[in-house]
Amino acid sequence: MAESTEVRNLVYLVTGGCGFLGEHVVRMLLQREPRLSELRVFDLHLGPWLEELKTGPVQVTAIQGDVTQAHEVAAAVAGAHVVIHAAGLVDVFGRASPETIHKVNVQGTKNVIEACVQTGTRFLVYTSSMEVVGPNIKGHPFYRGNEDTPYEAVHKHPYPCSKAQAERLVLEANGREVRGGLPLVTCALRPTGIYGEGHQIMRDFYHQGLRLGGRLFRAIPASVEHGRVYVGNVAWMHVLVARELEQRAALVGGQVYFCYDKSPYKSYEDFNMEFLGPCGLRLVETRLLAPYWLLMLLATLNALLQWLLRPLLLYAPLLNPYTLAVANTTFTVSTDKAQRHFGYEPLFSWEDSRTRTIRWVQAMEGSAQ
Ligand SMILES: NC(=O)C1=CN([C@@H]2O[C@H](COP(=O)(O)OP(=O)(O)OC[C@H]3O[C@@H](n4cnc5c(N)ncnc54)[C@H](O)[C@@H]3O)[C@@H](O)[C@H]2O)C=CC1
Ligand SMILES: C[C@H](CCCC(C)(C)O)[C@H]1CC[C@H]2[C@@H]3[C@H](O)CC4=CC(=O)CC[C@]4(C)[C@H]3CC[C@]12C
Repeated sequence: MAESTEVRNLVYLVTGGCGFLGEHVVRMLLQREPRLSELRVFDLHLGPWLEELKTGPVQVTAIQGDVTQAHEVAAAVAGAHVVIHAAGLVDVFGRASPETIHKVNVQGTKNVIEACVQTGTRFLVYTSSMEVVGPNIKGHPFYRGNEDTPYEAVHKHPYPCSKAQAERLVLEANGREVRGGLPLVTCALRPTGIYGEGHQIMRDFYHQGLRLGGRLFRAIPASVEHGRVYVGNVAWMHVLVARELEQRAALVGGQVYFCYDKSPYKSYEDFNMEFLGPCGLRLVETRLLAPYWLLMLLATLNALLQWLLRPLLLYAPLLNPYTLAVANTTFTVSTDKAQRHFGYEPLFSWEDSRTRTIRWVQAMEGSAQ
């Protein structure tokens, strides 16, 4: 909890502060940043839960705004000491157009950087993604790699392309002179697949399992590892690195860090079963029924249907050629860079992360528990 002896004089801004990760960052800052005096929460859609945070010692300012609008961003950034830029359009299902994804993720990030430069904000943390590295379009495995592991990062899909471009902009902006003459200090955090309370895709899988009579069908071989990290630990990394940007500017500025914790290495589906299993679902083995070529055929059919139906309705199922390729390619990280550079240790053990996530699934509406 915050220690009351510290002087509260820092203003933080969290963009995308009402999203899945953003909400955890906001709550973590309130609990773990004792120097915070004002917390600005900027989002296109503000959550009603923000109201309950307004009674504490920190001034919580909710700002409904759009990162693609430079003037709205500049107004929110002015006077902030630190910006955590987590807003983004997370879409690998074809819900938004490539132009919209680019506008929010790339132009939105440009706006945040320029706002820092114009208004004199010196510290910027960007929520990047493992997707800026891979899996690449060739399906090369990235097996327990770190920030220096060589990998051919080649993207075609609008989401990873936009995250990679935005991350580059943030890192290039490190050292730029901001208003007042001091240098901007930036860094990028790259979470793998985040899980935990509020995770929409976990919700979707759970409800799909209930609809199918308590069963989910294995589509991905158990041998394919997919990196996962608990949302509370990702939030904690953001809080910690934001705090250290000033003290360790020379070391941390311009750096990238994978987000990691002690979550086990498993396939995407087996990992989900760590939570969905105790909530009454079981994973049915279907390798003989659904070989990879058949899944790819279904995924391609889904993509075709999406294109054909687009004038009439939005058809955006979880399975498409891109999601199948990501889920079916090993991508896991093993690193201690964040620990070495800014003393990060996961705040939540694997057991805690698992228990918290299971409790959240069990409390869901329509839960079988
Ligand atoms: N969910 C995951 O597994 C991973 C997410 N990330 C990154 O983490 C960040 C947060 O992602 P999530 O919390 O999962 O997604 P989310 O969709 O729950 O949160 C994103 C937030 O950004 C806001 N937003 C979107 N467009 C905006 C705009 N034009 N102006 C202002 N706010 C806008 C949304 O309203 C939402 O509250 C994103 O930048 C994403 O790329 C990175 C790695 C993994
Ligand atoms: C939806 C996928 C799982 C369904 C596969 C099926 C239909 C065969 O069962 C998800 C598998 C991997 C996920 C992505 C991954 O965790 C990396 C990500 C990082 C981000 O920055 C954003 C989200 C995502 C792209 C994530 C999206 C869902 C998966 C593709």
